[in-house]
Amino acid sequence: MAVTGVGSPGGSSDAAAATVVADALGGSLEPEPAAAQTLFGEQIEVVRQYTRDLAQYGEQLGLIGPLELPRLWSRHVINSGLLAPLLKPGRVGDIGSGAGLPGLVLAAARPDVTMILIEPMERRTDWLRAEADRLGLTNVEVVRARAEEADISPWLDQVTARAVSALSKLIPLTVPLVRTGGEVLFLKGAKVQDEMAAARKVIAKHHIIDVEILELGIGLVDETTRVFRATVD
Ligand SMILES: C[S@@+](CC[C@H](N)C(=O)[O-])C[C@H]1O[C@@H](n2cnc3c(N)ncnc32)[C@H](O)[C@@H]1O
Repeated sequence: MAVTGVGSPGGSSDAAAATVVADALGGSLEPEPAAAQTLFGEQIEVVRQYTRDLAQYGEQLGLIGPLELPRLWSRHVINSGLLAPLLKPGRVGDIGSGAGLPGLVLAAARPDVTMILIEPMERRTDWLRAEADRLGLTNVEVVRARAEEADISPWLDQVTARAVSALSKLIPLTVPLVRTGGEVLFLKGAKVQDEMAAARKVIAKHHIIDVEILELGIGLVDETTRVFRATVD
């Protein structure tokens, strides 16, 4: 499906525009949490625009489910943005970006990082390219490929992934794309410890070290998130 006509509402990029979209959506879009301004700082307007676009067109384009609007900010946008402080200037791949979570949110939050969004589905890569253009993000490259088939050069400094697969599958997909000394950063749910236990042999085989689980968002948001972080040896 072409992603045409998903324009911004003419430069009104503040809370008023969000209200217009919320009204058009029957008031179902979650109001922006206070944490958003803290987290995104001077990049907040870009993130607001992305959230509005996703709210308005995401369901129609098959990017988000109908139940996501009341939790779009907290469950998805802020959850993704919590990774931003962990990125280092350089080339960061986001595997299975889908609607742009976390890839587009991170590109908006960190203009000093080049985000390479690796996603196999054409409908989604069309959206990612069009949305990056609309948001004026010049630090985004979109690669239509499965991670295991992606031809990425030079190697990435870091990779991110969210809701793509369990660690035992995700590690073999992603580690080969990362340079020695680079990092993998995976947003994970409450069962990350179980996933880690199941992936013990995979972790050893793929030579990743300094494995840790971080809890992000403490004191900032109600729904904290867990991140699996490791260094490629
Ligand atoms: C459940 S969606 C999650 C999308 C997004 N990361 C999010 O958190 O909303 C999983 C995404 O991973 C993509 N995907 C699945 N297998 C993949 C692979 N081997 N390499 C890259 N992307 C993959 C799918 O096309 C889909 O867009």
